[in-house]
Amino acid sequence: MVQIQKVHGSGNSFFLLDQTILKQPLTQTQLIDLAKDLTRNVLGGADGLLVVSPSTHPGALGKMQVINADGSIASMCGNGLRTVARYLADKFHEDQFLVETANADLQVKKEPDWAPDVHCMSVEISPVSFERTTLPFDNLDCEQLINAEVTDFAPDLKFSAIAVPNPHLISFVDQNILDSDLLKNLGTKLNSPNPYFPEGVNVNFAKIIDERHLFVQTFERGVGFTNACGTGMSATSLAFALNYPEYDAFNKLLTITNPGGFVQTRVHNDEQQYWMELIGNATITHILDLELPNYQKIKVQETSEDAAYQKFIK
Ligand SMILES: N[C@@H](CCC[C@H](N)C(=O)O)C(=O)O
Repeated sequence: MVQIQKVHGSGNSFFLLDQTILKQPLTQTQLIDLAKDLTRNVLGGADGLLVVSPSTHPGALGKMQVINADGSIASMCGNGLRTVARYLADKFHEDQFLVETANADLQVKKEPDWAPDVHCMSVEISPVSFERTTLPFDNLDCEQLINAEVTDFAPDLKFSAIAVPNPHLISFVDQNILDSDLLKNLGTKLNSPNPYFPEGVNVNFAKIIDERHLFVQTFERGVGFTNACGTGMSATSLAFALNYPEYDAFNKLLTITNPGGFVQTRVHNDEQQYWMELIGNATITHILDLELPNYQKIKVQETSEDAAYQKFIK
């Protein structure tokens, strides 16, 4: 029997498996099959599987791999990284360290609890790129898409494309657009075979509530609608700071509400290198005991943390 966790950050839910506790680590094919199976069939499903494995990088307590619900691999996951950071912080009794991710070793830090049983972590979101070849995108007649109209996506809206390093498309919209089917239709179109984003893209619609407060709804690549997307809210915070200079948002604490709760972000611009802090809950909802890879028997124990989180966000 091995123990895995069900976790969430802002209601963006995952199963978390530590490969180091297995006698024999699962192969990549077994991990992808497990991700699809757990996220479809267990405890109401989830948005993905987070796999923790050992890291040989100096200062890194572990390595995180992100597998989306459809089995595709993502280079980063902001909400997921907070839960992996919490897992490693609890396991190694450390408050501040690095976590190896696909493209970078990222700083993570324990933050004061937001409320009793509402544990909180902050994580670094980087590296940032606007380049066509990095995202990648095509057929948009530009090398960087920053606050520009793309009539084939939606007339009258402006879009920015930012990799953090997973790819995001961002548009600032009004409530009528949020209430419409546009995000669903655009997200579906750009995550099916399409001439613009050959590897798909996470699509974020944001509404400005005030100069320090945004609402963000995301249609995620490999998932669909999600309660929250940490990299999406971080990329949107950067787009906000760049596209709305009148709000003077660099280095300021921003609150980003989403359908699952809220997070805080801070956008940094150190020597023309952008990076974001993403601060928010890292909640363990269930502990599962099961046999891998083909679990027959499964024992589930619910924690009190989600009730505490729900009470807090209300
Ligand atoms: N929910 C995540 C992002 C997960 C990966 C994404 N679906 C992708 O394929 O890039 C987050 O919190 O950042």
